[in-house]
Amino acid sequence: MNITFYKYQGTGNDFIIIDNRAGGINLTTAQVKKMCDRRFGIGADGLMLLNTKAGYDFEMQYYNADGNESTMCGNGGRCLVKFAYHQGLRKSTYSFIAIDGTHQATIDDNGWVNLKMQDVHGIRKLYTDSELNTGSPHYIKPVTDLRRYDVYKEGKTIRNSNGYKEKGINVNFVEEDGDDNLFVRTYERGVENETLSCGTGVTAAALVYAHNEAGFNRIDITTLGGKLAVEFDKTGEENFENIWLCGPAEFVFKGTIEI
Ligand SMILES: N[C@@H](CCC[C@H](N)C(=O)O)C(=O)O
Repeated sequence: MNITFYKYQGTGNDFIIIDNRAGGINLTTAQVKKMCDRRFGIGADGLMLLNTKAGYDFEMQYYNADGNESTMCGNGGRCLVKFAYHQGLRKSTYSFIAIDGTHQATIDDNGWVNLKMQDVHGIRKLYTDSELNTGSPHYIKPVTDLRRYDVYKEGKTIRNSNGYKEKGINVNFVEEDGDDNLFVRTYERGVENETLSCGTGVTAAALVYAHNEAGFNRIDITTLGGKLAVEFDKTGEENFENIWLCGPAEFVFKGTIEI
């Protein structure tokens, strides 16, 4: 069977997108894993299906590069909105459903895609580290000299430690880069490697590092793949609402693959 696919990236977090609005595409774990393989396939951190869903502009179905369907992907969601736009779905505000619930999204004149994330209530403190869920589970670790930090080794160790080994966790290493600016590098579960950027990860980091104790915050984030911003209202010690993940999302190439 030949499948037409589209490759998109959001700050270097790259995805295969397949338009499944006509239905009929059911991919096995092995097929997704092979398509995402950077040597034997197309190569990507994840794969998404654009499905139809009554009452929504579309449904997002997300798979990690290991072939398993996973939890929310922020950069993926932003890329899927840009894909929907390129397919002719033009809206001032998009409304779609993903595994963690409903999301709104807008596209700026400069092409940035802004994605509304679920409210977050609760951060688990682990000494200087933190754990929270922004649609996907994240571990946040403050470090120094992050550019030279061994993200693969340290991320893999935490992801496979007791308590996380079975379900996995995404591990984000964070360095403050002036007021309301963070540099974040992420070891991603399901990719089992460092990716160039992780949307739900930078969102989690931004919430942990909020400087304004009450009300509006905007945190600008540098990743290895580019710049993102996270805006939100801090409504309580561990409560965050109106969370928006903002950044670029670009088409890379299109092709067909036999699976
Ligand atoms: N790249 C992501 C997160 C994708 C999901 C993650 N690998 C997991 O399994 O939790 C993002 O941009 O949020």
